[in-house]
Amino acid sequence: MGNSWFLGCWQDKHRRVGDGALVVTVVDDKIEKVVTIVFGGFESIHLGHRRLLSHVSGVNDGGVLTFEPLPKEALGYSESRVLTDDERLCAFESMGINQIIKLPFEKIKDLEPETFLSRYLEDVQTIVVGENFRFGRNAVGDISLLKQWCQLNRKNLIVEPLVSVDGEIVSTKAIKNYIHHGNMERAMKLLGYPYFIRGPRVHGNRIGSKIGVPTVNLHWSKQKTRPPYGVYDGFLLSNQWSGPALASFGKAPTFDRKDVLLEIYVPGIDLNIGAGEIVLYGFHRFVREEKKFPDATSLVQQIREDENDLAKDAPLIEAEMNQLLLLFSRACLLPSR
Ligand SMILES: Cc1cc2nc3c(=O)[nH]c(=O)nc-3n(C[C@H](O)[C@H](O)[C@H](O)COP(=O)(O)O)c2cc1C
Ligand SMILES: Nc1ncnc2c1ncn2[C@@H]1O[C@H](COP(=O)(O)OP(=O)(O)OP(=O)(O)O)[C@@H](O)[C@H]1O
Repeated sequence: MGNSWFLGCWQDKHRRVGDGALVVTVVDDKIEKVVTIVFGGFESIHLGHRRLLSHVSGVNDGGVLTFEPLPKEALGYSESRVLTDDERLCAFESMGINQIIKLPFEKIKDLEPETFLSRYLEDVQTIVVGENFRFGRNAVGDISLLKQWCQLNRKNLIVEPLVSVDGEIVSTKAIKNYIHHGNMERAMKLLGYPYFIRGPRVHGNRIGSKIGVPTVNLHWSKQKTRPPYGVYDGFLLSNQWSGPALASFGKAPTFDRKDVLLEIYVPGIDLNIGAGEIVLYGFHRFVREEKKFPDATSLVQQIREDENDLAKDAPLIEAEMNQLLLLFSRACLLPSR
């Protein structure tokens, strides 16, 4: 897949993405040429979403019907995402999905459920949703209404039972809550892959190399759900080097820094990653809170202890990194400029 993948793929009404496998279409009328659709928001592509999406994975005339923006964003309930639009596309494409159809939320938000179905889904043959799916004006449309309409209109309806983990129903809302509270292990369990952030490398105050802790820094994108300030272990994925890494998220109070950064540190390696190059950090676990140390020596002493935590977790972290790369294509996550 080439770099063109990222270049404004949502701008046009019909757009072929990357090498041509995934086509993104924005519709405000009847959906054509797609026989099976999986319907919903799909912000995080969690374990429940994956069960639904398997119905159209590798299916030529199958597609995903989703919204732009997501209803919860348009209605002001949600400001950040687990996956950005680009990252969702990476996941869809990696799953072998051919078509993404986006409904402009503004155009459909006031439609009665039956009006919506007749206007948009007249030509679709099979509809796949989860048990808790709701749609139409004020989300008044539910599964029983959808069943009735499908019977009347000779459509095939597949309603998937809700996927749970340890008795908890998997949902994007729950995942975000875990991330906000630094419970990255639980977020990973519900997602089926580690939570991550990607972005271009930026420079910090260049103190790190002087104190023996050289870091690769990222600004926290406002689009992504924010974990608490603190030190994490996890992994760095880059085009230069990939593997277990520590990360410090916050303002480095020891040095009274003003900027909030995610600083990624690989013990024993000073990485030669150029400014602007895209890197990814995958979170395994919250290790400790960020502290204000009396001097650089005591900070470095603490970081040496953090390195021991990283070494202990390294085998699990490697496995999680590989899990991510099974579900999201590497070339898509890390485009070379
Ligand atoms: C593993 C790790 C843990 C860190 N923990 C703290 C901390 O507890 N308190 C703090 O003030 N800074 C902490 N930092 C941030 C360092 O202060 C920072 O990397 C250093 O000031 C270099 O910053 P620079 O990239 O802006 O030059 C940590 C950095 C790393 C890599
Ligand atoms: N745990 C689950 N198991 C199976 N299907 C699910 C699950 N959660 C959601 N779905 C289905 O996936 C589709 C997309 O749902 P949606 O994106 O609204 O899910 P969500 O993750 O519950 O989001 P949020 O928590 O923000 O409401 C819908 O058809 C929905 O019914």
